[in-house]
Amino acid sequence: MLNVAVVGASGYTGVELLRLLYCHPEVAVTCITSEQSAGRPVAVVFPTLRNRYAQVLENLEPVRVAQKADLIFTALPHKAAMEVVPTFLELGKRVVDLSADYRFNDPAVYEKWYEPHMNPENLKEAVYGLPEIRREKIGDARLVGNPGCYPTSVILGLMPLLNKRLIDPSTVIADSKSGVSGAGRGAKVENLYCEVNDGFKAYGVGGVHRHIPEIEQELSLLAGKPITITFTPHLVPMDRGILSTVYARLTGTVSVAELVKLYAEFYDGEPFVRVLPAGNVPSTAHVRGSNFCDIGLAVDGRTGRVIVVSAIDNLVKGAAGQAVQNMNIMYGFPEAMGLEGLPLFP
Ligand SMILES: NC(=O)C1=CN([C@@H]2O[C@H](COP(=O)(O)OP(=O)(O)OC[C@H]3O[C@@H](n4cnc5c(N)ncnc54)[C@H](OP(=O)(O)O)[C@@H]3O)[C@@H](O)[C@H]2O)C=CC1
Ligand SMILES: CC(=O)N[C@@H](CCC(=O)OP(=O)(O)O)C(=O)O
Repeated sequence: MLNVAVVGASGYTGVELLRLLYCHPEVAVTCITSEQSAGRPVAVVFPTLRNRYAQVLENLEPVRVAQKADLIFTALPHKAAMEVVPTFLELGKRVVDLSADYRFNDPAVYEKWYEPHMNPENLKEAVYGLPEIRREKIGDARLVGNPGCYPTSVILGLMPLLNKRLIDPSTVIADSKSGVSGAGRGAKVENLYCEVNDGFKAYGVGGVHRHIPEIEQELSLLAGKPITITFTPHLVPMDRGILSTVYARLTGTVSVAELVKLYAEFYDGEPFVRVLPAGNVPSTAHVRGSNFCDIGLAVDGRTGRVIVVSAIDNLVKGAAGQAVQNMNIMYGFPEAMGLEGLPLFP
């Protein structure tokens, strides 16, 4: 059995980790932390976990956490993660960090979009945890920077097109919509029911969202040259799910049927990417609660643009599910172990 800790378990991605890990046959969750709910039973904080987790949430004391677990999932806000991850690594533990703290190759990029990086030494060795790109490196990693939710949906949607040089990368526009759990469980006025329930708005407009450099980093590596994209996120009145609609100019003529074939071949053998037949478009409802990324394709012959639509559950493939997938790769477990659950029926 692998002993794991979930640090930040009282947040949305943390409790999603608890939900998934309960069904994982090779894992025992031996330490569960929270800041404000420390001392309270897990089942009281999360009644869905009643009779499944007997533990009490603990304070985050890094040395004690490391004594109890071999692998630590840090589901903390950015900055809070890099305050504790160095201790875990020093004590010989492996880490999957769900925050943005270990996703960037260049600390200067992190500094520009977030703040000065406090732990550039470990950032150097961190592996960007998108299994469809970096499976082999993840297997040997001590520290995995689990991707952001929007980046997961956009990168998976574009990878085959970039790989086959079928688009002009300077023309990429990604228009993404997220459910409210993407903003975390902390109380914020803008996320109250009355503020979000009956509306649908863009935010972070004008090239300022922090996921832009993350998407650009990975797309540039795939394309072999620097890429800048236009990205606009939207907040949708639903609790979970991300739908990204991505546009780019095609470099030649290609039919939808050819694109579907190309994508199906590219993702052949991937346990969690489902390429939809021509004429089908994905829905967040069809991936809800699952680790799937569904991808649908269309071509606008009038403008010469391809339209890729991808759907994920932000808390699963966009966070906790991908983190479990990374753990499976790191420890040589079957990659889909604990993640076989089908989407919830709408
Ligand atoms: N929500 C999503 O869809 C996604 C989130 N992420 C990233 O994953 C991380 C977690 O996100 P999410 O679960 O949504 O966040 P939440 O705000 O829902 O949860 C954060 C957790 O961290 C704990 N925490 C906060 N500050 C501290 C601190 N200083 N010391 C110790 N514990 C602390 C909180 O404890 P308490 O409850 O006591 O405050 C809580 O358990 C973030 O970095 C986020 O950006 C990544 C992909 C998708
Ligand atoms: C709806 C919503 O607010 N979404 C969040 C996504 C943040 C997130 O989870 O991303 P990191 O892991 O990179 O912090 C946002 O736009 O900031």
